[in-house]
Amino acid sequence: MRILRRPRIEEPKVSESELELFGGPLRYDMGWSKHEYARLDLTLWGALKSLPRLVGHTIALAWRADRRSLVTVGATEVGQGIAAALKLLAVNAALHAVLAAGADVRGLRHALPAGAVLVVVNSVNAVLASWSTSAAGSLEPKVERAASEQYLAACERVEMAAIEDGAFRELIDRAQYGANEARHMIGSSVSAINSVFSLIASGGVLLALNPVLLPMLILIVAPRGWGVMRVAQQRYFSTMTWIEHLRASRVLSTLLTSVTAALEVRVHGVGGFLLRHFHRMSHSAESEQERLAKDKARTELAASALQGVGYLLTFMLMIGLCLSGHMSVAAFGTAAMALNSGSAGIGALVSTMSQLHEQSLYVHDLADFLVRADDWAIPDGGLPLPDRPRSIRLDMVSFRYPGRDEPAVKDVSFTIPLGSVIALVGPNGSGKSTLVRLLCGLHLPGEGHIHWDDINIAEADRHQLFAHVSLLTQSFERWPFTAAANIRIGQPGREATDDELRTSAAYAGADRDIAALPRGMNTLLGKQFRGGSDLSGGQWQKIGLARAHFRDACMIIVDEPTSALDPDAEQRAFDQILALAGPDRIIVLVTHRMAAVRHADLIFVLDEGRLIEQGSHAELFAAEPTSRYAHMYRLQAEQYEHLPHHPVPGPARPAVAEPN
Ligand SMILES: Nc1ncnc2c1ncn2[C@@H]1O[C@H](COP(=O)(O)OP(=O)(O)OP(=O)(O)O)[C@@H](O)[C@H]1O
Repeated sequence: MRILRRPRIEEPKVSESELELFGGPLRYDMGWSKHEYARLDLTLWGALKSLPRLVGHTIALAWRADRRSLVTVGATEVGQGIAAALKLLAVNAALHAVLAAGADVRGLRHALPAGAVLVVVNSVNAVLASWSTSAAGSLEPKVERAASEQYLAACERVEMAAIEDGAFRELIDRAQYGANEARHMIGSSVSAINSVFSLIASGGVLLALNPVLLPMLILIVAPRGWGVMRVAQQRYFSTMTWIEHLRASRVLSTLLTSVTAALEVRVHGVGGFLLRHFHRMSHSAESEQERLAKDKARTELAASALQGVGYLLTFMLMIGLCLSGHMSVAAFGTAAMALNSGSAGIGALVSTMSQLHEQSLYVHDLADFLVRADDWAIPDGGLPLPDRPRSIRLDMVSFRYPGRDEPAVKDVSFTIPLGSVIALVGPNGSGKSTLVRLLCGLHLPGEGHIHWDDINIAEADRHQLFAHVSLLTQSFERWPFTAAANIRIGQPGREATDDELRTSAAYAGADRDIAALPRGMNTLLGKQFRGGSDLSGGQWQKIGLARAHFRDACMIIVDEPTSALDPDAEQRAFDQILALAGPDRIIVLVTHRMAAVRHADLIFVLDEGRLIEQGSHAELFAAEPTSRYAHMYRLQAEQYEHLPHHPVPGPARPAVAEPN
């Protein structure tokens, strides 16, 4: 029987300006709402049926995390179940003795053994309960850790394309809750097992007293089960319907507190703007909470009324059984207790089941993510690459980003000999950074091949390829670690002496900037932490360059490494990069500063993803006036040449009237 139907829940009311703020309609039909379909199966019976599978899944996870604690939890829970049954039997015996004694108070001593058993069983039960709590407490964080490590390791392993894939990103976001929910599933599973045992105990005692009492137990607990499930389902549907709204509110609060947004929040007065939106969105979310609370109150009232009817019918039946001589008065008392604890047990079980089911949806997301991440994983192994390839050769390489019609790189062929400095130039969006990603092995060509000597990198050990590359991109990471760690992270696995780090810092011209920091190399570069400091954009770029130097790889790729540097530092940085060139290195330089390109051995000019020119500076200039490179070079050079003849005009001074 399907007890529950999907409740009617109104979608959040979002104003036009909120839609505009988040780039269009909030995506109610995406992501989290996937769970809605799972929840449609959440009937009382369906949830009970899924209990063994859900608990089994959690047990398997816990078994891998900490067997000893798991066995302890299991044994103590079984012990508590037996204790519950023994308690009811002892109560039954005590009642028999008390009723048999009648007016003879001396007869009450026959109740003493049962009383003693009750005391002992209660004490043992208390010890078992605290033992179980302690073992579950140590098991939960281990399960969370194991699941989190699985999740993070899978994130780290996947292809770049996966990280940029919208659907996969969504899965990453959803799966992050799985580890936490796996932890909670331990507690819920323990509660579920506990409820099942106490239910078996109560059911067993009722069966022994009079089999007809068992269906009455179900009659009493069914309304409560219905109520709990309905409330849970309402809450779940509401969460799923409102999830994007909640996320958007969270984004607003994150922006209001973030370090990077702090400047504009203050100077541009964005704070008040964001606060107003936050207020409006929170306000509409509050009304949904209010609706849920009212619905819950109504449901619980109806469930209690129905449960009362169930109790009434059961007691009438029990009185009838007593009057007809089918049940003793002592059995009546014991049955009343068993019905009470049984109904509490089922109530707890149903509520735990709804929690377990909800938690399992998130854990299922995590499992789903792990499978997908495996499909997207950068493969281990492959052909070994030469430590120092004589050349890197591109043959008709094309690459198109998913979701884009035009390829970012189209039919590009060239050869980079070992020991050379090459430069990639071209207008914005011409494919330079994409080509860099292909050279690093972050993406594999869609068509064509890249060979290191005679090894096709599509068949090579990609991890080995990464190990041969030192990459300094436009958006290199500013790790919130110390200055020393920010350089050392160029080779995270290598122990480095202070001297080595200082050499790299000096190479990049960052030594003086680091020396000026409050704790030198040991200064934490992250304003979000207490005691943290920060650097200017240009100083950060020098740190990035020091990191690339410390990595000491055979192919050094620098993509716009000097955009934030002052002219002196820029000149010096280019000199330093070129100084890294050697017979066993390849330097790939991507920049719009044409003056820096002049000294490259080979210059490759890209336009709309195609290679349109290649050669040395002199060769490309020899092709004037058709050379695109020469045109770009002259255009930039002219800006400087004109300066002395055309001084930058100053602001016009307002006419100031002389005071009389
Ligand atoms: N991650 C991405 N996903 C989808 N398209 C991308 C991505 N990165 C770049 N593109 C597109 O690929 C094309 C080439 O971009 P690329 O970043 O390689 O150019 P670029 O020459 O490095 O540009 P710039 O000089 O502005 O840095 C552009 O049309 C760009 O919009």
